[in-house]
Amino acid sequence: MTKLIEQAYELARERFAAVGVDTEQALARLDTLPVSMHCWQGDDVRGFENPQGALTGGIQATGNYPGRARNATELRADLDKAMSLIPGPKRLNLHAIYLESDRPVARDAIEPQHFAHWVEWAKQHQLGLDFNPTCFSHPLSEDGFTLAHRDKAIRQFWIDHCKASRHISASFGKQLGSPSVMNVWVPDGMKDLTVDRFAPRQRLMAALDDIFSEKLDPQHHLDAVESKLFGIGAESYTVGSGEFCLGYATSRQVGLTLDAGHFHPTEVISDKISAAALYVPRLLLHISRPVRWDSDHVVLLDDETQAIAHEIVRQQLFDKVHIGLDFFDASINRIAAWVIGTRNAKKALLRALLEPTDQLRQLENQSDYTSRLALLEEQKSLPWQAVWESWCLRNDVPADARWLNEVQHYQQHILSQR
Ligand SMILES: C[C@H](O)[C@H](O)[C@@H](O)C(=O)CO
Ligand SMILES: [Mn+2]
Repeated sequence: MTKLIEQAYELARERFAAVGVDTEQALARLDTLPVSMHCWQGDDVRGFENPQGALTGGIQATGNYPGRARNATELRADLDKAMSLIPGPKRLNLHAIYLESDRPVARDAIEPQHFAHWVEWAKQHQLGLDFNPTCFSHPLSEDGFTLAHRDKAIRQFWIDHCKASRHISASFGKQLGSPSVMNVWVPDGMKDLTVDRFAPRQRLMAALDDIFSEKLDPQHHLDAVESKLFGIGAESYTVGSGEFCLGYATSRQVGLTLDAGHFHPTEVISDKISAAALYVPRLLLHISRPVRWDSDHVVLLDDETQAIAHEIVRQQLFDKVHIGLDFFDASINRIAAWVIGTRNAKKALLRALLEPTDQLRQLENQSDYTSRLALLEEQKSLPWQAVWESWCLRNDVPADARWLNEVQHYQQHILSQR
């Protein structure tokens, strides 16, 4: 098998060279692009603060596949298995509810020490960590409002939670030598007709200003805000809408998070990247797959995932875009979900890196749209898969679907015992 992959790679290398693409250069670039895997696929967004509590905030993990991680040790073991099947650089994206503590800790009192095991694990695996305050699944978010709450005390609780989260995020960056991107997403919104759409947005703006007022070293910590169109139970009005967050990130020069499931069904984030990149210092992507709604299905190697990768590569946004994932499917093996989605995001990046972009851009600039379309379609069937398999081999991970055997073995011996 190894020999076949090597032979196929040599042929593919020549084939790509013939269209002016250096496969080694493409792989060298791919080696610099970490994908931040989200911890919450492993346990259906429950976390370890109150795993028996309901998932609220208008998001839902549907399904009841056996073997969900029940504690941080299990979750790390599952991540180890998933990461061993995914080539190239990776990061881990943690939510605040994934803290570890012997006794209950209020969200506004969380500290770096509650994430010490995660940092230790990340060091062992040479991973960067990213972070998120958790502004949902909590009694003080039950009426659908957090940072935009009209009750000052409740609002302050969530402000303090986000401030504490920034310190944890910065501690990750400091200890691991790579900035942690902290994404603020709040579920705040209304189920039905909303008379005052302005005041909650004023309150959210002021709350975010307060949260971000302490300057933290960008070598350790970077801020981002995530917009949304609607959530379950917040169908009519979302405070942190697309326009709100784009305006906020632009005016405050913080990162903007674009989640593929957070816009109208015919809108795509691939088309937003080049527009937003003009105005915001950085983008955080939550690559996801909406099916009719923000359903957070596992990422496919589909047109939109490919288009997102093309935008990063064609515009050379490598330093400006942080690539993260956001899906949670509880109806299939959760480790397989991570592996499928992350491998697909990386395959899309590789295919984009193997595109003869300069030639295509030249055709476009010459208004030769016929040749542009012809070449775009022809290059889809160039042997990118041989390059992918060679890269998997170099990274000591299964090149083809045989990774599934390992997941099935793990299910039989580990997950089935839970
Ligand atoms: C759990 C995540 O923070 C959450 O999915 C958020 O990023 C989101 O996309 C909410 O719809
Ligand atoms: Mn998201």
